[in-house]
Amino acid sequence: MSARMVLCAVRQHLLGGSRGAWARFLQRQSRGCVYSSVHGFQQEEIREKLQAFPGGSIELLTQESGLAVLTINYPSRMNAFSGSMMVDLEERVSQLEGWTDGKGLIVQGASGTFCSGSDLNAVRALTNPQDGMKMCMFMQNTLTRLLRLPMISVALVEGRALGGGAELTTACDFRLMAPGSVIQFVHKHMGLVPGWGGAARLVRIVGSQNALKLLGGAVKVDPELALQIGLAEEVLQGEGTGTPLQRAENWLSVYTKGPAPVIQAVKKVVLSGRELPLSEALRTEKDVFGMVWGGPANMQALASKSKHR
Ligand SMILES: CCC(=O)SCCNC(=O)CCNC(=O)[C@H](O)C(C)(C)COP(=O)(O)OP(=O)(O)OC[C@H]1O[C@@H](n2cnc3c(N)ncnc32)[C@H](O)[C@@H]1OP(=O)(O)O
Repeated sequence: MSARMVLCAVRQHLLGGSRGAWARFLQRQSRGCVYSSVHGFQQEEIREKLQAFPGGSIELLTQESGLAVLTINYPSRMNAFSGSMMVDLEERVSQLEGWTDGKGLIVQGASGTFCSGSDLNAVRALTNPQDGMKMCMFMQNTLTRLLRLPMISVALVEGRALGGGAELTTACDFRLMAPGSVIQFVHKHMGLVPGWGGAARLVRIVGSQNALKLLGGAVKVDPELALQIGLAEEVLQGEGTGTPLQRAENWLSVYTKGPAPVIQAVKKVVLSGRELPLSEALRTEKDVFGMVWGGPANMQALASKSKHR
């Protein structure tokens, strides 16, 4: 949990009422970071190490519509993750955690390809087990926080999503694939397994049988197979109907139409249902319900006597 989120939660707690419920929810969410000093994880130490491998950037564009676009940007290395990009990503996720107007997020790669995993030049310099573990914990924390953002997220896959790039797609709520694109967990070919949380999330998305096939066979998942096994939600067809990003924005806008507090509440109840034991998920649902009940959108809907024919 970023310092900004802690401050926000504390402030809202002090304001009391249903906002106290929000603070409690945030506190529960703050377990969002999988690793802390209790697990021997020192964020500053690994940040410093990662910064020694610069190159590329992670760009964040937030729009008034409540939609943001996060771009993995290192085209000369097929958008591989340098060390400094891992640090950048953590900072962008912190920014998004504090974005009160956020409703939707699209994660894309620059220049028509998604991401070719970790930068092999950095990986070669960090092959000792201690550094590998630290990088793994850092990326698991960041991608877990990305998935838990209070907004609906989509990975827009063009070109290739390989290794860590494939893992990144699983840290979004949905995956949309452009024709000809591929998601491939190439880890086996590298003598590895996913370490950024990609295996655990993949099992939840496609089931353990399919996950075993994709990881065990390092299968090239094209859009057709991705649709068939539920890895992708849709193939972005339709030349002449805008860029893939515009098509992804159109797709997402169906689910982000409406006031930010309501969309964020939708994400929170689904997230808690997905991640928490049932009784805890039910209590969280009650807390989130308490935040929208009698709120501006609820009062407006009641006043307009809306019908849902
Ligand atoms: C978490 C675990 C992990 O993520 S392990 C990393 C898994 N990823 C990989 O092994 C990807 C290795 N790269 C490839 O297979 C190919 O470069 C792919 C992505 C298929 C692109 O092939 P192709 O279109 O022929 O282009 P190319 O090979 O000439 O690549 C262009 C330049 O980009 C670079 N590049 C690519 N991927 C990475 C990477 N992961 N780390 C560092 N550099 C990468 C290539 O080396 C190449 O650079 P250069 O032009 O030779 O200087």
